[in-house]
Amino acid sequence: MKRLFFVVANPASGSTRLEDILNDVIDFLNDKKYKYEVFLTSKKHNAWKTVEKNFDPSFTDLLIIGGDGTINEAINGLKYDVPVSIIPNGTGNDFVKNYPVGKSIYDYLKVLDKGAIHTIDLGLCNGRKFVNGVGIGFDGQIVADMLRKKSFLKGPTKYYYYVLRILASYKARRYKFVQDKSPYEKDLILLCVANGTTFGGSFKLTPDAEINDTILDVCEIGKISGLRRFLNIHRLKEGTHDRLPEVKLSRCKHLTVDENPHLEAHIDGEYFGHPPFEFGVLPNALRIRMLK
Ligand SMILES: Nc1ncnc2c1ncn2[C@@H]1O[C@H](COP(=O)(O)OP(=O)(O)OP(=O)(O)O)[C@@H](O)[C@H]1O
Repeated sequence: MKRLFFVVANPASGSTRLEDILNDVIDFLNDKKYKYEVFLTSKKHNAWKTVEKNFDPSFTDLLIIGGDGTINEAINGLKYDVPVSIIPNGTGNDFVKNYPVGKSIYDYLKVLDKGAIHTIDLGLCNGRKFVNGVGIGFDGQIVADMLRKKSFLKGPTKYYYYVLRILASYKARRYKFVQDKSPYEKDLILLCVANGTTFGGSFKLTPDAEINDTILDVCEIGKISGLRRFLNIHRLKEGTHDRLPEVKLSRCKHLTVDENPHLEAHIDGEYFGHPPFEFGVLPNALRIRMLK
């Protein structure tokens, strides 16, 4: 079958110029005599509608160029079972840390051309699919602050600035949640429900997560003093934070969080408001092309 690529690309994400990537992609697709249509997202949250409206059964492949937010929107708009290739061009690029995608444009082109197709799970939160995860509390607050406060900083520097701003001062809040029928009421700094391992570019909140294990991984961080947060932040990078008594890692198929307007949340790095949330898992819900 002749391949026809639907290319959705976010000109506002990441640090590499989209134009450079697109030139390489288009040259490659032309060389291979593959057909394609390129859709640039024109404003915030536009990838969802772009894919939903324009993707029809004649397309054989979806190629996403952008960060986790673009991937999230595109797969939520996708109504057809086609293999998805991703060229990471975001700030954190957390989702692609879960599978072999390579490091250079040559690898990414190899992936979209002949990459092995693997089936992965998706998470579901209040009806919206996610590839990587939902963070409630501390990391949701960072995304909310980045959205609301003006800053001249960009990329990872901006993210780390907002982490450091509230690292010591962010107060634990009351969470009421039910995890696979067990009810809990706890004071937490954050609750993260994940399909993937890594958040904020390098924090391995759920280090044992696998994107094809049909289960969600959960990280809870409880009350912890400001000083201990600074002393132990390296553990989040190593994924060894479960050695701390304030941290609990677990797994579940279903989780609900009660309403709480004081908790902010993100979904795949995009602002997602406040609980109530209901989480589930969609096993084997998406086909992704990988390096091997
Ligand atoms: N043309 C556009 N102008 C402004 N914002 C856009 C445009 N197209 C998409 N967006 C928005 O850009 C935001 C960031 O996208 P994305 O998550 O892909 O990149 P990132 O934040 O740099 O990467 P990551 O999430 O991996 O750190 C999303 O909220 C998306 O809706």
